[in-house]
Amino acid sequence: MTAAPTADVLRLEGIRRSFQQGETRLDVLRGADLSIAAGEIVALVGPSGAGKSTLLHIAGLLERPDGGTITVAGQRCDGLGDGPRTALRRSAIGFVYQFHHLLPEFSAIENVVLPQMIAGAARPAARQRGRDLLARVGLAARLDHRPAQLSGGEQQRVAIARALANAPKVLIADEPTGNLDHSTAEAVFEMLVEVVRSTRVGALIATHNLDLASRMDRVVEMRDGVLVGQ
Ligand SMILES: Nc1ncnc2c1ncn2[C@@H]1O[C@H](COP(=O)(O)OP(=O)(O)OP(=O)(O)O)[C@@H](O)[C@H]1O
Repeated sequence: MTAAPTADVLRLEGIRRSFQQGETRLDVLRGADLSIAAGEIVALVGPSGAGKSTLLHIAGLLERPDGGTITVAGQRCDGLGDGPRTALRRSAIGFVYQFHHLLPEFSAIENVVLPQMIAGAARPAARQRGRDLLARVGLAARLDHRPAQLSGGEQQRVAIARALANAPKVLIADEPTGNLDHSTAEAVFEMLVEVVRSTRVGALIATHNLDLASRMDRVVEMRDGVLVGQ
């Protein structure tokens, strides 16, 4: 697995985030810095409650930090209003979660077509891209199956294809194989690496699986609110 990183697709600098819990203030992120290049896969590890999901939400433009700067695909995000932020999130960032969150009434391909149509794509082009992406994740023969007709690993493959539907620059994943048995997790992980490499997306993947983490390009650990080991 050799990456040939070029420009950074994601840059976080001095990210701070606190939560008020009753009388106490919890300083979860205390100045977290991270850069990810195109085609690079970075593992985010750390104990439960360390702030990994909080960081992913901020990096994915789902939440705003209390301080610090975020640059996605070369665009500074901290000064953006809600509308442009949402537009940038939809076009530049893909998400994969531990549970697939596919729409149960829609087929595999429709789950991949829908985000493209929301982003303004024409239906034939979206269908073609959906077919290509599902073939890439090994599901060319499962296009018209609904999520309930697919195995857990196949559902997660559709979720990965959906995350890449709008050709994002950044892929954010929170325990993407956490709900799968060992051999299925291995297969899905290998496929994820493959599509990250071939699409040149930069990936930030939170995981408790240290074996998988060690096979990514870099491991960063959330410790006392900052990222270490870059
Ligand atoms: N909206 C919120 N309001 C109050 N506290 C919060 C909120 N979101 C997160 N926290 C707290 O911030 C800390 C970090 O939570 P976070 O979910 O980011 O950790 P994590 O590293 O992802 O944990 P896990 O590995 O268990 O998923 C926790 O103590 C959590 O209770």
